[in-house]
Amino acid sequence: MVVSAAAPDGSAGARGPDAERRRRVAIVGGGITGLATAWHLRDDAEVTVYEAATRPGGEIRTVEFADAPMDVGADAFLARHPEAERLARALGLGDEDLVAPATGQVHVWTRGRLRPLPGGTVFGVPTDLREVARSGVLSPAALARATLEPLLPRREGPGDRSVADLVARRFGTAVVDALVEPLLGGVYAGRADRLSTEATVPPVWAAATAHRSLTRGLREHRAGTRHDDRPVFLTVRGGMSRLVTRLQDALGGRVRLATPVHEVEADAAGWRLHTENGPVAYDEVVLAVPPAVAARLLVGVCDDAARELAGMASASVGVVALAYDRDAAATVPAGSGLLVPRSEGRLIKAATFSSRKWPHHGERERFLLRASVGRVDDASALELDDDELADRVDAEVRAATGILEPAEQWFVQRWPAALPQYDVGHRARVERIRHALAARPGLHLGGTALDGLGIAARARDAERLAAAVRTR
Ligand SMILES: CC1=C(CCC(=O)O)c2cc3nc(cc4[nH]c(cc5[nH]c(cc1n2)c(C)c5CCC(=O)O)c(CCC(=O)O)c4C)C(CCC(=O)O)=C3C
Repeated sequence: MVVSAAAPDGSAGARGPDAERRRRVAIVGGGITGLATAWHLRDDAEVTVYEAATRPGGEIRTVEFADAPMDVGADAFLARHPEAERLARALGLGDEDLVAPATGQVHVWTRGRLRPLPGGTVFGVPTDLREVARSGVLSPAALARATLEPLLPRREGPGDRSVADLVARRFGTAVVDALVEPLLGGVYAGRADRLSTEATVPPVWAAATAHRSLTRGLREHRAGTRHDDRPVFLTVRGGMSRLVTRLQDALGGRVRLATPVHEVEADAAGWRLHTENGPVAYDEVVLAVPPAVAARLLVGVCDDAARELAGMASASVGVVALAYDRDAAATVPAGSGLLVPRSEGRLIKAATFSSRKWPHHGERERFLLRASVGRVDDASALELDDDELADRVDAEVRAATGILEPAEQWFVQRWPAALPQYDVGHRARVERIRHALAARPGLHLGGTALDGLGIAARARDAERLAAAVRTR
């Protein structure tokens, strides 16, 4: 269990003189982190969630598309770690609601066609070069270079470095371009030559620091991880927003929508929150907002943390949902989706074959697919209007998969500044932020800025935040 990050001074467990009075807790941000934190605290404190948008859920959104619910935000959560599934089950979702992918085979659209992502990689870093050879994702020359990895001398000095730097030095740049960057492109929409190895691929970092050869180190890591037949991912039948709706229903009037927080201010007794309805006093404040929003609210309250957060870049991305005639889409290969290396110069960076990946979508009348666009250093796709974006995404999807007819329906969802970049030095930055915030007891920071994207990381964060509030 994670200990309270807000009380490293040893004050954890201490109670004020008025411990009997229920503490008033403001949670800024009605995404999954804020809502789940509020839900954990609902019986222990008087909680209020402030959400600027008219709709809760942040980066979770389910829309009606081609006659049924379709996720146009997060479409799955990692089930490898227990927190997200624990939250879903605590909210009453059961085996019939939690659905595992029908297939996990990912393809890479590279060197002219779709090729299976080789098995046995850790976020694209190979542990078995025979599998990489069989997949055809590398040219013979690139493959020959990669096979040298176990023989190379150790050259890692101390200190974090970019994923591209570390992996290219060991395996050659083609492994970065064809395997690692496409996976990181899905998760962060970032650049492998900027993203932190330590923060974005911890097992790779651990292997690099403990072993001479990455191949050997990662093989050991894989041998040590769970290999049962439990699924890596789960989704919610009927859409991920059912998680949000259940949280919102349980919290009732404690969730204030369309209520942006303009300012957080320290006062003698605790904190004051300013909204358009005037100031309200709280004992504890949890910021569960994106880094730029947290930075703005922390100016004047914790300038050091504000400065660090303002220094984080975020990628804007878009998801385009497409519905095809079922027969025309028979050419789509078996598999959950495809990733596109940046070096291919395409608009789409990834696509999920929703009707192949999820059994309940497979039963639908049309074939459903979702593609994603947008990278931290390239927002050109998002400058297109919806019609043109959908047209061009549709054309690329058909070029990759061989679908015979244009999409019959589409839906464009834009996610501005949605994915923070954990660049080189991220862990050290997080330490500096935590250190700065430790001088502001009662002020807690969560959300995607610090320790993980994705619903599983957010659910873990909510548990940590609730524990930090409870034990102060
Ligand atoms: C924002 C986003 C997109 C873009 C939006 C979109 O295009 O929809 C995307 C696309 C995709 N991601 C894909 C595949 C994978 N994503 C992974 C892991 C993760 N992705 C994440 C986020 C995203 N992912 C996150 C937060 C994690 C967990 C990281 C961690 O905390 O560890 C893993 C590793 C699992 C493991 O750990 O083994 C795989 C294999 C595929 C292929 C086909 C498919 O299956 O849909 C596609 C299109």
